[in-house]
Amino acid sequence: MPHKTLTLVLITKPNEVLLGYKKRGFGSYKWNGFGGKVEENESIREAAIRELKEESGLVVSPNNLEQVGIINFEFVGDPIILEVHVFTSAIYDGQPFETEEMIPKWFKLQDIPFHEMWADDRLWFPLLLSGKKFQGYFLFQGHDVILKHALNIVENFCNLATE
Ligand SMILES: CNc1ncnc2c1ncn2[C@@H]1O[C@H](COP(=O)(O)OP(=O)(O)OP(=O)(O)O)[C@@H](O)[C@H]1O
Repeated sequence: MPHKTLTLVLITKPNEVLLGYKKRGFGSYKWNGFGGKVEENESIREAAIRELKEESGLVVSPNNLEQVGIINFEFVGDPIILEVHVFTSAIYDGQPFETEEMIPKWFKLQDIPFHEMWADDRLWFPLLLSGKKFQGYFLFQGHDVILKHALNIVENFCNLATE
């Protein structure tokens, strides 16, 4: 199956998480972390940092970006698997500002708007917020219905391409 590698960064404070409201493109009108496609000639971590900067204005150094998850998404009728590499950081420079793609907003952990997010998020966010590492697979029908999923807490990622 062909893969497309993407990044997703969640910036955290002790009781809050920064989400962006996507104004256009894939996942538009949903709240999500910041991220996008890994380009040729860049590592996944470099892409995560670049996309975070482009979409929120925040700058994170590679050392402060912790990989916490890998999730594969399949959509019925689409042969391309999206391989999303999820990172967190509690250390960043700058203040988030609205960009062409995203409107950033801090959410208290008890107020995360799961009803306006990808359906998978409510399953793995609790793992991320409790400091667990995880690997998952979700099969979507359309953009709202999960037909099948698997989600496991892991110690390390069994994927050689995590750096
Ligand atoms: C299906 N369930 C899902 N659950 C949670 N997050 C999901 C997701 N599916 C994709 N994502 C994330 O959504 C962003 C899309 O990025 P996307 O706009 O396609 O990338 P990029 O900015 O490179 O695109 P353009 O430059 O506009 O083409 C990217 O962070 C990716 O990790």
